[in-house]
Amino acid sequence: MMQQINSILKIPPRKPDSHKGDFGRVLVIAGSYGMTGAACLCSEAALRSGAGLVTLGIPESLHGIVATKLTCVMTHPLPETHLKTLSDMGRQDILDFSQRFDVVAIGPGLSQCVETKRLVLWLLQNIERPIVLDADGINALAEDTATLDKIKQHVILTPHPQEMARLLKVYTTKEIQSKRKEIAEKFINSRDKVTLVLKGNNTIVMNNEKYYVNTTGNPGMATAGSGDILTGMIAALLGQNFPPFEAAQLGVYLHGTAGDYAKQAVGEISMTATDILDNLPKAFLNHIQNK
Ligand SMILES: NC(=O)C1=CN([C@@H]2O[C@H](COP(=O)(O)OP(=O)(O)OC[C@H]3O[C@@H](n4cnc5c(N)ncnc54)[C@H](O)[C@@H]3O)[C@@H](O)[C@H]2O)[C@@H](O)CC1
Ligand SMILES: Nc1ncnc2c1ncn2[C@@H]1O[C@H](COP(=O)(O)OP(=O)(O)O)[C@@H](O)[C@H]1O
Repeated sequence: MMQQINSILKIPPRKPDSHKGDFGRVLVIAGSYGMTGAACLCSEAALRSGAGLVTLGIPESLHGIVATKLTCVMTHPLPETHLKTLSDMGRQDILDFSQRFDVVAIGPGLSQCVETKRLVLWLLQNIERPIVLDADGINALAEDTATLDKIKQHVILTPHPQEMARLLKVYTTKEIQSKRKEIAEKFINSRDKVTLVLKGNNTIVMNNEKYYVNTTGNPGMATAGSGDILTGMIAALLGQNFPPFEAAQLGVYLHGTAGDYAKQAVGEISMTATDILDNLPKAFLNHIQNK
């Protein structure tokens, strides 16, 4: 019987002698022509969520654009296809580079280019780090879900209902929305290397033992790039040594809290993903242990 979790871990205050190596190195593999924003939002959210160091791997011709937009995030240009999406030629480079990191986030804005999907499937089977997989990373996984059984460490999947439908193939988005917990449970089944974050109103976080139903957040968060921020947050929390379920749960809760602060500031209609990003500090400030 699966246990419902209602309590949320607090974030411990930092020890005075901490250094950036204590808070995790996050590698973000994201972006393609037309979707540099997703890559920037995800990596900035990881830094704002406490990661000690964040590096964004991006198709090489887009490197100048993201380097101009990002100041605190480092950038790593990678081989690209003629469509300016990540090329499979970069697989070994990404694998070698990933050894320097604690966590790898894959997916925001990667596109559904066939070669890029092939790259993602290979990375999922070969990266020896915990992975957060979102957006087009999930669309790639939908091409071959058996890849989930070949994951080396752990993967946190963060599908919205349509991505979940693509993964499962047998349900429509509407069916998924009508029996979210039941379908999540079926998907997790006995997979012990997978944590699922089924997004939307009342996001469900689930592994093979327990689940959490989130109550923070609001419809203002139904805006482009909102999910890309969540991916970066969860990756950062994983890098700060929260176990996968707790990192996902905390990320979802604080993402919603930041969205609720953004609603107070700008309302639901005008809210953009950058408003959520701007409110991450407030969400984290109010969630430190012993506060
Ligand atoms: N600035 C940027 O560069 C942005 C890039 N993005 C990237 O764009 C790519 C495509 O992602 P999209 O998610 O836009 O496209 P998808 O085609 O995957 O899904 C969008 C559709 O999913 C359905 N959906 C989502 N949440 C739902 C819910 N709670 N209930 C019912 N239906 C729901 C809706 O029909 C919605 O139109 C991804 O790689 C993503 O990371 C987007 O995140 C937007 C911002
Ligand atoms: N009505 C809502 N209530 C609470 N949270 C929401 C609502 N609509 C969207 N969200 C949250 O906003 C985020 C949207 O993510 P996603 O659909 O991946 O968008 P994008 O692809 O544009 O980044 C998810 O975390 C989702 O849970």
